[in-house]
Amino acid sequence: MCLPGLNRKFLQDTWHLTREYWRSEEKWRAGGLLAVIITLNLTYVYILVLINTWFNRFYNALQNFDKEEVFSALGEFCLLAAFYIIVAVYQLYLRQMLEIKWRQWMTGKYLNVWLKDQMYYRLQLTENYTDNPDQRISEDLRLFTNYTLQLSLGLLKAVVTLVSFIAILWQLSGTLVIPFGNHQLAVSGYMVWVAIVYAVIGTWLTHKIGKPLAQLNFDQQRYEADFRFSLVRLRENSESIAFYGGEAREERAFISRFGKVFDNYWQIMQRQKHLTWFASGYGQIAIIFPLVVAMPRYFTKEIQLGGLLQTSQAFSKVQDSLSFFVESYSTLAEWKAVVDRLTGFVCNIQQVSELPQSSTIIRTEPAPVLAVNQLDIDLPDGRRILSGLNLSIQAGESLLVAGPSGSGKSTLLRTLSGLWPYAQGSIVIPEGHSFLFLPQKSYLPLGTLRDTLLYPGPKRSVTDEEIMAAMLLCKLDWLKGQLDKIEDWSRVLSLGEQQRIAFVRVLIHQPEWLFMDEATSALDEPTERVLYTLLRERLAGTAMISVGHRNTLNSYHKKKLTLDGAGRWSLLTM
Ligand SMILES: Nc1ncnc2c1ncn2[C@@H]1O[C@H](COP(=O)(O)OP(=O)(O)OP(=O)(O)O)[C@@H](O)[C@H]1O
Repeated sequence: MCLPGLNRKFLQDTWHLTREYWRSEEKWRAGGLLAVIITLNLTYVYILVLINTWFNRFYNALQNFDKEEVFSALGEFCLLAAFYIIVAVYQLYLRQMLEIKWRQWMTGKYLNVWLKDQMYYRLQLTENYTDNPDQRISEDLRLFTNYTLQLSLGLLKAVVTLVSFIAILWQLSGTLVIPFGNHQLAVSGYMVWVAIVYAVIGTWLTHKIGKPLAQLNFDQQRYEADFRFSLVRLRENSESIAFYGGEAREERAFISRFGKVFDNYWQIMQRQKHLTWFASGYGQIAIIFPLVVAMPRYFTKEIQLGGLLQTSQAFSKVQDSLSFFVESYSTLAEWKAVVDRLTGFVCNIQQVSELPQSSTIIRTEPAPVLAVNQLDIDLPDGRRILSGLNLSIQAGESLLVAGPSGSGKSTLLRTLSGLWPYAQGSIVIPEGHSFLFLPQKSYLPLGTLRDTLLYPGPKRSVTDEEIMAAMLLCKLDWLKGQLDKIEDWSRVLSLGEQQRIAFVRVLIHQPEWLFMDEATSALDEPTERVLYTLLRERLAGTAMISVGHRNTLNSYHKKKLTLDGAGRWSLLTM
């Protein structure tokens, strides 16, 4: 029987994902906790062994009508049961504690790597980028820590139980003598062999019948996630869909996706039915089978009633622990999938961090000038969109970047900000100066309006009066009573209002260098004029680099850089 994915590569990948935590600053605490959990696991098995021995004592006493012994055995059972309960509770409780601490550590580390050096942005620039990094961090890390502990501790418990109860069963079995023609065949520990054969046949049949379930359950999760995701997309794009009247098309898509959920579940049901037929039959036989097998020794009075019941219990424990692998079959398959996904994510991050960093061509100098020399910008597929750009902008100057759609205007801003890795040349920026980049669609985080206006957080303390004054200047004063209101502001505010929020941020942050990527595209021309005039009046020393299509922007800038998208460019002083 080949268990899912238990090959060398999988074990190596699992070890790579695991070792960091166990070598981290938390290693002593985690190691101590793990040692306690393992001790509790072993104690648990030991209590099972004691309970098994107790069966012998108790039923023998019953058979011999030994009242005193029966009551003494009952007292012993109460004690064993009390220990059993305590160990059962704490072994789970402490395992969950270790699991959440491990997950907390891994989540912190993955979040850090994902956010560092704009990895979350750069990840999507590679060709085979990891899908849903958010799911890797939220879901897969949870499953990874859970499965790793559950399966490794489960394996330990199964092995220790197996060894302990095989020893007990071996002792209880004695030697069975089978007449064989004129000879006699003496089989030592025959119950052990019977238990192994019984468990192997059972697990093999379970495996045969249940094998497709692992894949079916895996697919079910994927189909459920696809269905849920399509519903979320409708919620997120409700307005566009309503304008297009796309309900019928959306409904067809939902029904088709749910069809996959239904069909797959139907197959799971059929398979589960076969498995339940077998498992219930097998379970019922397991109650009586060990008794039947041990009965010859009972009738020859080699063992008493207690020995018979102890044998039956030991038999079922041996069989349970042998079934561990098959019962964990689908969990192992899911564990493998989780390890594969996380390893893919880690490799992807590694790949991206090896990409040339645009920030390596950026250096700082004390002069208040932004100087671009021989800058080439490419697309990820190697196509060149800008060739040999030379440019110099003094503090307080203004530059408009124009050109047809797709000619690389935004990509130039990305390169200047250090986000775009496919560039060569040199960019010198003034040392110690503050920079602010405004994208076309402002990001509005979830939270209060005040948090949104101050995003990503002010470098100095800002009073409400200051915020309200900036709101008034940007024609957002009607919102001033809602500074403490928590909302999904990107859903509530119009695109133009969201762009004006970005200008409030500019007035509050007062950057020395301001880069705007079509930051007024959703505004009417008079409002655009108000905002640019405001910038010129209030931030006279700020250099402004704007990207835009509108001719109205010409009058607010001194220089104009035009890109043609084929690599050529021209610079005009207006
Ligand atoms: N992440 C990316 N991966 C691959 N190609 C990209 C990526 N981002 C941008 N591009 C490509 O780079 C080219 C330039 O895009 P860019 O956004 O800079 O154009 P633009 O001049 O700002 O366009 P617009 O005026 O329409 O906003 C386009 O052909 C675009 O498809």
